Amino acid sequence: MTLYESIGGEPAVRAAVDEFYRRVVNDPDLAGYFAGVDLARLKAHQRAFIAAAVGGPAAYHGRSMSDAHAGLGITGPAFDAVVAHLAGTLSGLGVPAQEITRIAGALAPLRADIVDDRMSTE
Ligand code: HEM
Repeated sequence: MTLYESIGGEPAVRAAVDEFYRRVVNDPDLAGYFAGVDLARLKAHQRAFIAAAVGGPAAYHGRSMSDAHAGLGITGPAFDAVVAHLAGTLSGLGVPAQEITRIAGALAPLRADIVDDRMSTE
């Protein structure tokens, strides 16, 4: 059974998308990145995130991660904050901690493509 199935399939994922969306846009450190992005894109964003995390059927066939995030000035802490909101959302759905750690680990390689080099001080 995949994680997608074990958390309850599509209804659970839909609930997770709504919750993750709410957390991200209500975070004052993140809201600015999403201001002015249209709702359809925002929803696509949250869905892609959750799908990548839980291995659901909704594969993403859009722009590369580096193209999609180019020029947005995303900082390392902003990346970490988005991943933390995902972790909090999954935790609220009853996903076990070690599974959440594994998911965060699976997203980590995307960091280099998403964080803007100009924003990096390391
Ligand atoms: C693992 C991490 C991430 C994944 C898998 C992801 C996924 C995506 C995808 C699939 C799109 C394209 C949507 C489309 O073209 O319709 C997108 C766009 C976007 N992402 Fe992310 N994202 C990640 C991290 C972040 C972070 C950390 C931020 C900001 C703090 C962010 C902000 C945005 C914004 C603002 C757009 C819309 C750009 C635009 O179309 O104008 N993303 N992301």
